Amino acid sequence: MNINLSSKIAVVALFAVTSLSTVQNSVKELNKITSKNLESILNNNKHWADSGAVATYIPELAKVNPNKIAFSVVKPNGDVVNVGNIDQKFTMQSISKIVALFIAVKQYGENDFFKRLGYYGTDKPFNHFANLDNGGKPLNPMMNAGAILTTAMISNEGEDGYLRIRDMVRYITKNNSIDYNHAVYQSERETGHRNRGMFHILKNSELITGEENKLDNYFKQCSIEVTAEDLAKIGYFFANDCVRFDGDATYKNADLAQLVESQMLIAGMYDASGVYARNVGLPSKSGVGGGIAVAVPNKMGIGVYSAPLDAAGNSVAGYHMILELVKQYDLSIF
Ligand SMILES: NC(=O)CC[C@H](N)C(=O)O
Repeated sequence: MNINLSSKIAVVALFAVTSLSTVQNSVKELNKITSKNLESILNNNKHWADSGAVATYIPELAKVNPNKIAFSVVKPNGDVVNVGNIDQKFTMQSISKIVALFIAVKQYGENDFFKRLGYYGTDKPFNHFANLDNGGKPLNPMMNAGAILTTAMISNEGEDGYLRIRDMVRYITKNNSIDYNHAVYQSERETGHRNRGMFHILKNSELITGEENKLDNYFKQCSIEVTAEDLAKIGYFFANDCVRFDGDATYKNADLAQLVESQMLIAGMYDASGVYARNVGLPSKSGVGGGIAVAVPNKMGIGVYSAPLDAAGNSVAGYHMILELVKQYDLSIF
């Protein structure tokens, strides 16, 4: 071997070893996160809740306590660290859409699923009709239109589509008490005229067939109650090739995890997704209940809760807690 080539190989090998050990170091660092670390981040950022407003367009959501706040991580080794109002339950809302997407793509395959909707990012709010008029496909499965279609695609009779989503959330969180909040569901069902409008436009363009029980499944999935810890476990699942926090690999699927993470990155925070990707740089999904689930690829999951929202419908204090953790541990994927 000539000297030039062997020195090139040495440089490449050194680079590979260095980047591997950087990853191992950061995993070691993350495994050392304690409740003290999270508590100081929570205390530094809880005041941000004052600058947001709880969602009121679903009347039942207007009743939640704006001062409850929780912060949870599932570390690379699967251990959970929780601080704040860790027992506080809230509704998943749009965070349920990533679980529905996972189920639908498993059922249809990616190509067939995306024949009916797009991979697009958005400059539009979550409940925008976008290009639905004139028979256009929903922009992506993260905004309401695409999510309503996704759930309709995995629904047949009665509440079967909702039950599939609930059971998957139960599996990922290993929490069999997970159920939906009936009062929030009724409230969404009674006031969800925009969502009902989207459902019927999608029927008109023959992207959806069947009855309104399929839309009810969407309202039910949005009303599933979780804690910040449950969200951290969902983040962990998609961050780690769909392997559960306790190592159970029943659903292991790196490709599907990548697909879900890519949708979270480009549309999970709606029209704020671009600026969020710039600042946080992690696949994340918010819900108007005040939760955000974050996947730190190949590492860990983060779950936050604080009900007051910014203009895009994302938890304000939740965002700031995530941002401080990301900066402290250099977690952005970029
Ligand atoms: N962004 C959200 O969390 C929206 C979900 C809510 N259930 C709706 O359909 O309007």
